[in-house]
Parts: sequence; structure tokens; C-alpha cells
Amino acid sequence: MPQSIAIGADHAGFMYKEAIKTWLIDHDYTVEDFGTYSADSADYADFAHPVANAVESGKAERGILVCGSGEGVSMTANKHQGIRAALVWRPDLAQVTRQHNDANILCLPERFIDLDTAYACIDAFLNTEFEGGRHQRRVDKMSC
Ligand SMILES: O=C(CO)[C@H](O)[C@H](O)[C@H](O)COP(=O)(O)O
Repeated sequence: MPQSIAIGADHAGFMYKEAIKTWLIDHDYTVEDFGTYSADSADYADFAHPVANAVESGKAERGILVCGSGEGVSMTANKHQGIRAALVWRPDLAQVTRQHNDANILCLPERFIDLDTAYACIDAFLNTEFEGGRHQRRVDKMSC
């Protein structure tokens, strides 16, 4: 299971990102926080790219990104070849995107889910293994 987690958010995900950082540290994960560092208006790509770079390079084993809808950060992170970023709003979706898609970044929509649901999604994302097999073949076909 992963130990090092890169996190990032824009202003609309800042509050959850801060709470998630504490949650991860309390659960013995190593966290690198790529910002944003306040609730001032900011651009999600400025945080999604550094988190994606950290995961793509192997500096972090997984990433977690938060914005208002989760859409901006997921679209940005998925521009990176080595990234499979999944926009998730239910724990069972987090579980299946690990099992079937080997997702390496979790994207959460702060404006659409409560914090306990976000924690449950993270728990599933960090504690579910990729199933491989037919799913590996499909993941291998993602690159263009
Ligand atoms: O990408 C998004 C919307 O698809 C994110 O939710 C952003 O956080 C959102 O656009 C920020 O909106 P704001 O009006 O600037 O707060």
C-alpha cells in the first residue's frame, strides 16, 4: 500500500485539502503539500501539475487533488502520460477505480461532498489493490 502522498487544491478545495493533510498524517502517511496555502482565489492547474509531476516521477506514490467540482484538477492531471486521475464522490467509486483503472490520483469535489465522505473515498483509494489481468490490458491501451 502507498505511503507517500502528494496533495494539492485550488481555493475551492483548500479547506478539505488542509483537513485531508491532517487526516493523512494522523494515519501515518508521508505528505507533500503542493498548495494552495490559503483560501484566496487561485488556478487549479497551478497545483494539479505539480502533484501530477510528483506522482509521474515516482517522488510520491499517489496523489490527492481537490477543487470545487473535482473536474478542473482531474482534467489537468490527466494531461500527464503517466497519470490516471479519477474524479470520485463515493467510496465505492474510489474502490473500483483502483481495482479496474489503477488510478494513481484521486480527485475530490469539495463543493459536492461532505468531509466524512471525502475521508471514506481516500481510505478506499489508499487501501484497494489494482486487480490486473484483463484490467491491465485495458490500462495499457489508455496511452495515445
Ligand atoms: O474546475 C472547476 C470547475 O469545473 C473547479 O471546481 C474550480 O474550483 C472552480 O471553477 C472555482 O470557481 P470559482 O468561482 O473561481 O470559485
